Amino acid sequence: MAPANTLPAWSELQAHRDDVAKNFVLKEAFASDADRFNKFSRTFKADGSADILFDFSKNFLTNETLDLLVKLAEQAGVERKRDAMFRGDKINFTENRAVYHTALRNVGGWEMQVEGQDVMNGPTGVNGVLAHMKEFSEKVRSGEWVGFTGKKLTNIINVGIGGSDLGPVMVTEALKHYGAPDMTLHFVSNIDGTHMAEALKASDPETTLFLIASKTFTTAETITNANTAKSWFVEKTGGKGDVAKHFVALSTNEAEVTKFGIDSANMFGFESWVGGRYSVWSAIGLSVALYVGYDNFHKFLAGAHAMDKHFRETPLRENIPVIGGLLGVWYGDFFQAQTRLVAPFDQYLHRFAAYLQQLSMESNGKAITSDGSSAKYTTGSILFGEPCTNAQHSFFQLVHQGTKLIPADFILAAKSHNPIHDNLHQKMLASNYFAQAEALMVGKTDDQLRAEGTPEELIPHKRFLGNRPTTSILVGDVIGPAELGALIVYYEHLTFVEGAVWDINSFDQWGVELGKVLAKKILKELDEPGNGSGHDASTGGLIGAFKSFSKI
Ligand SMILES: O=P(O)(O)OC[C@H]1O[C@H](O)[C@H](O)[C@@H](O)[C@@H]1O
Repeated sequence: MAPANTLPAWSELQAHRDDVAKNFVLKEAFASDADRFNKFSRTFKADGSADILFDFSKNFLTNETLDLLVKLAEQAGVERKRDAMFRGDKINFTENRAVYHTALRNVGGWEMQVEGQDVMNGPTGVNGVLAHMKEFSEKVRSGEWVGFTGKKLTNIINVGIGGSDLGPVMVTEALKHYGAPDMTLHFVSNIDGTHMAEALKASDPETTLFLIASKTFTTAETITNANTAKSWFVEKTGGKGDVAKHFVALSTNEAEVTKFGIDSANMFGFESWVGGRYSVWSAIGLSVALYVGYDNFHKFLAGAHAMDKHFRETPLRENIPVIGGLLGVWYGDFFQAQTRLVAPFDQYLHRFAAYLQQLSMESNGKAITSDGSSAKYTTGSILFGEPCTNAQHSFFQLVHQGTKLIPADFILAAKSHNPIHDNLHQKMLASNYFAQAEALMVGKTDDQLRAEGTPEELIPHKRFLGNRPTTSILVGDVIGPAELGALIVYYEHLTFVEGAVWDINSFDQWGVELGKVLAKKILKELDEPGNGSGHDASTGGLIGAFKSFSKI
């Protein structure tokens, strides 16, 4: 594949960018085109999900921009790459793997195969695992599956990190409204003993179920945490506790699961073609099914599948994740935007940005293109975010008046799960959602400030330049399982589109390896005399200081 900057549409976009940067002012674009909102917004419609309105009109977009961006997508082979993904081709070319998380939520009955094998049916197929998850989650929720003293398991501890943690945490938080009221969830990810210690402190072994979630089942943090949990369980139960009733594994690695001491009958499997950051739809989502019930988990998969269908079948110009991804390229490569802000106006989505950080930054934080050469352009942006209105009272100062261009996504549900105080809270939340995007766009001029009586010396400080782009996402009801599924998949495919244009492999993560290897070496050195070997003076000095401070 040709590097993105050698595609003809790239140069056309560069010339167009100069024009836009000089002449395009968002508020003027609205003033001169009454139809702009309709032209640049798209509504996602699907059975079983509320409509979701994606308003792209407050972006640096004209008809010509969109035409050129679509042309770029065509020339970069976005459709071809998308079809290859859905066909089960090994598009993760550095690991020689298919990228097939879309099969996990294939509730629409598409035929899906990898290497000529049906991945939906058969002994290790997706449908079988889903049936196992349904049966198990229903038994635990109803109290049919009990602990070693016959008590219902109401305290769930998910032990996992990265994709085996962030998805389950985010989704269970987002769907708290649907959660079993008698169930407490803990997510232990950090190797910092504090994380496990605090979870165990709050747990009773008789009612605790451990989900050991690890695709590889070799991740140091997870295996260490899982062993600590097992020792605690055995010790607290005086050896009488039945590990088989209290520990299950969510993994692709049956050999390691068995070695750990979990019966393979209590293992929920998935395949190597599921990337960690795309695994919440797989057995890794068991905590979600346990907490919100399997029917809701199924709705979550169905909402996701509906967005897959939209992405797979909709022409580029109308395709919502395609537009989102192309805007990422537009701002990153043509306006030097380094970041992307995602701010949900929704407290239940308080871990959404953390989840998207792994999705986006682990996928597209790459500098090497498909032929092994360095990309001559900017790739993955730095994604950050917090729920609003909190974020407004924290870092939004920089978004409004700082020197950087920060394209922002704002997400709101039209209806709240908690319309307390006569829905006043929801109306205030919504008014902020509208106001922030409007303020970022229209800004405040010196004349307006003067008219308000602002002293002359304060005018530069109080000036808002405006013309800052936002995408507003409005869910047409509450955010339920289906709507959440669709929202996540919007970002998954947006990330895919960016990576496809940049000609990078969005599905490996070699960049996390080096630190892991060094940590393993240093761990040994902490038990040996001296400051370790082969380190620079700073690292060696720090190791020495740590040893003397902690008296190792
Ligand atoms: O699920 P696991 O195999 O334990 O992996 C957990 C996580 O660790 C790795 O370091 C990767 O960077 C992540 O993509 C992955 O989700």
